[in-house]
Amino acid sequence: MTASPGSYRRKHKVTVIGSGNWGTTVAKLVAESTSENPDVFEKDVQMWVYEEKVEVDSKTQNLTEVINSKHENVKYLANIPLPHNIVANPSLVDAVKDSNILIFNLPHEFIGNICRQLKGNILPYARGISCIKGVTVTDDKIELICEYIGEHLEIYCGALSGANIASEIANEMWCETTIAYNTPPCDKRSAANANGVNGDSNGGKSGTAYEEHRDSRGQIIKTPLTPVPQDYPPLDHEEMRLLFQRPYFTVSMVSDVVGVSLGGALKNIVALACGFVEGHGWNMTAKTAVMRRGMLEIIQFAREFYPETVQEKTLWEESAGWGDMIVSCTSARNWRYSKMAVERGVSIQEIERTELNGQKLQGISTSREVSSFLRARGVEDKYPLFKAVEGILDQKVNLDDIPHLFRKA
Ligand SMILES: NC(=O)C1=CN([C@@H]2O[C@H](COP(=O)(O)OP(=O)(O)OC[C@H]3O[C@@H](n4cnc5c(N)ncnc54)[C@H](O)[C@@H]3O)[C@@H](O)[C@H]2O)C=CC1
Ligand SMILES: O=C(CO)COP(=O)(O)O
Repeated sequence: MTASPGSYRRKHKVTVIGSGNWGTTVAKLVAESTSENPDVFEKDVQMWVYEEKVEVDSKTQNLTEVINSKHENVKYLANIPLPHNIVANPSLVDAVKDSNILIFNLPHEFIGNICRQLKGNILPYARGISCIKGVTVTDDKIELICEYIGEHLEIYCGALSGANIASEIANEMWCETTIAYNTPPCDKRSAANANGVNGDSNGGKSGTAYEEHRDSRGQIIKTPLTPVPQDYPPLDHEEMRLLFQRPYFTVSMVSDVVGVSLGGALKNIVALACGFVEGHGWNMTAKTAVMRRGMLEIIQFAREFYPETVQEKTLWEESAGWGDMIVSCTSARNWRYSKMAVERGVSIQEIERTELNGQKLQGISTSREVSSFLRARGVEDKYPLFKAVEGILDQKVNLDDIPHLFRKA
C-alpha cells in the first residue's frame, strides 16, 4: 500500500451477495479480515440472504433472523459459528448501500435478476469480485459472469475461483485460491495523491475511465468506469489479498480473468462426467481419462473463443485450473451427486431436489448452456466430452458408449 491506511477519511465497505454454502463461507473469511484490518475496511460485512423460512427450536423463522441471532447459517452452513460482524440482510438494495466492494456469490442462474435489481442502486465506483462458477449464454454469445456483472452494472469486476470446498474452508482446513483482478488504471494511486490529500469527495465522479475486454465473438467491449475516490485507501492487489487471505486460505493474485472464470465454470461439466462414470462402476483410471480430456476441452474452448486474452498457464499452474479440476472430480457436489444419480438409477435433477436441501448443482445448467452455445456456433462435435454430458443428462447417451465417443476411426 502506498500510504498509511489511517490517513484516509473513508474505509472500504464490503457486501457479500449470496449466502449459500460458499457465499456464507466467503462472508466468514472476509468478516474475519475486516475485523483484523479496521483501518482499511469497515468492520461489519453485509450478507444479502435470499430470504426463506427455516424451522429452528420448533419455530418457523426467517433465515436472516436466525443468522443474526444465532450467528450460524443453519440451512446452508450448519454447525459453523460465524463472526458476529456478519449482518444478514434480506433486502438486496439495503445490503449494498454505501458498499464499494461487492462480492458476488450465488448460483449463476440468478445473476441476471440480481444485476437488474442492483442497477442504479450501487455506488458508481463500486468494485466487484465474482466467486460464481458458471457462464451466461444468450444465443451464440457466451459471457463470463464477472464480465456480465461489469457490463450490466458499469463497474470493474474480477473473479475468485479455485480448488475450494466450502465446508472444508469453513472448518479452516488449509487450501489455495486464485483471484483475477486487473486494477483499473483510474484506481492506481500516484505518489502525489497517495496520502489522500487530493481527497475526492464528489462521489468519485471526476475523470473518465473505461474497462475494456474482448468478448467471445472477438468484439471489444468498453465499459465506462467511475474511479474509486481518493479518500478511500487504495484498492489494488494488496488490499484484495488482505480481504480474502486467511491463515487457512492462501490467495494467488493473477490478471487472467478468462482462465480463472472458464476453469471454474467448465470443470463442473467434467465433474458430472466423473460422477457418471464412477457411478457406472468404473474407477480412477476412467476418471483420469475424463479429467484429462475435460481439461483439453477447456483449453480448446479458451483458445477458440478467447484467443487473445486467455493465459493458458493459469489452467496448468493455478488452483483455479488443474487444482479445481482434481478436487471437483473427486470430492465436490457435482461429482458426488451425479455418481449417486447413476447408482440409484434416477435423474440428477431428482437428486438435486431430494438430497441437496436447497443447494444447487451448477454443472447441469452449465452443460446445457455451453452445449447450446457450441451448437449455435456449429462446433459441438469438437467437444465430445461436453456433448456426451448433455446427452447423458437427456438420456440420449448411454454410459457404455463413452469409450466409443473418443475412439479414433
Ligand atoms: N459450495 C462450494 O463448495 C463452492 C461453490 N462455489 C460456487 O459458488 C456459487 C454459489 O454457490 P453456493 O454458495 O455453494 O450456493 P448453494 O448451492 O449452497 O446454495 C444455493 C443458494 O441459492 C439461493 N437461492 C435460491 N433461490 C434463489 C433465487 N431465486 N435468487 C437468488 N438466490 C437464490 C439460496 O438461498 C442459497 O443461498 C456457485 O456458482 C458455486 O459453483 C465455488 C466454490 C466452492
Ligand atoms: O467449485 C467447487 C470446488 O472447487 C465446488 O464444486 P461443487 O459445486 O461441485 O461442490
